[in-house]
Amino acid sequence: MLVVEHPLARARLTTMRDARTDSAAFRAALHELTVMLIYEAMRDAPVRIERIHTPVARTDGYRLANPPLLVPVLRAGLGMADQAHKLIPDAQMGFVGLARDEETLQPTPYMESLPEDLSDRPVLVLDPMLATGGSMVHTIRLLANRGATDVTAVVALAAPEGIQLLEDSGLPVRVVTASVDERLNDSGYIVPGLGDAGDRQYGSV
Ligand SMILES: O=P(O)(O)OC[C@H]1O[C@H](OP(=O)(O)OP(=O)(O)O)[C@H](O)[C@@H]1O
Ligand SMILES: O=c1cc[nH]c(=O)[nH]1
Ligand SMILES: [Mg+2]
Repeated sequence: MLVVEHPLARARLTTMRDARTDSAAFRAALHELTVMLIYEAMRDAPVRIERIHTPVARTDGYRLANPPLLVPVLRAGLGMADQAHKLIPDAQMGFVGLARDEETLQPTPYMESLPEDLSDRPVLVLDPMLATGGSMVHTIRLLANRGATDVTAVVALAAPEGIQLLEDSGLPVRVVTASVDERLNDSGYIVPGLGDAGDRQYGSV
């Protein structure tokens, strides 16, 4: 697990946590935080070297050897998708749609659009929130069933309970987050958290 504790990341997360932050400012802070999280998540990605000409000389250039598949988890993960794609323009994108049942806290799937074969492809799952971990485990199972073995969950905030569930699942996943918060409350919300990441971006449904 990687916790990105850069001061600029902390400042964006603080804006997102603040109950006074409106939807537009929340989305803007999530966009900027996503850039930092993806940047760190890709730090050790393999590169291939290609010879290029600058206006002055020949030199080695670097490209991603194997661009990842990006998988935003709808709705809230949509707020991370464009920024991740801007940083990794040659990435392909798949989509998973889940809504957590607020009584049982189980994810209800409503959308799935993923390539058939994910063997030998790194995957970045984008979702601001890792709470009970049920939504992330469901998503990574879908990916693992298609052969994915190199999965990174990129989340703004994680609860210890969700991290534990991911570990216990035995699924191949690394977590990159800006914070591991204290706990979940009785309603399954992260404390101190930031509320409902989908509602804060797009309004309540
Ligand atoms: O770890 P969990 O307990 O599964 O909770 C996390 C999930 O809850 C939120 O989505 P939500 O179900 O609220 O849907 P939304 O994005 O449409 O608001 C969040 O974006 C995660 O997908
Ligand atoms: O705190 C939480 C927990 C789950 N989903 C959210 O959007 N927020
Ligand atoms: Mg929600």
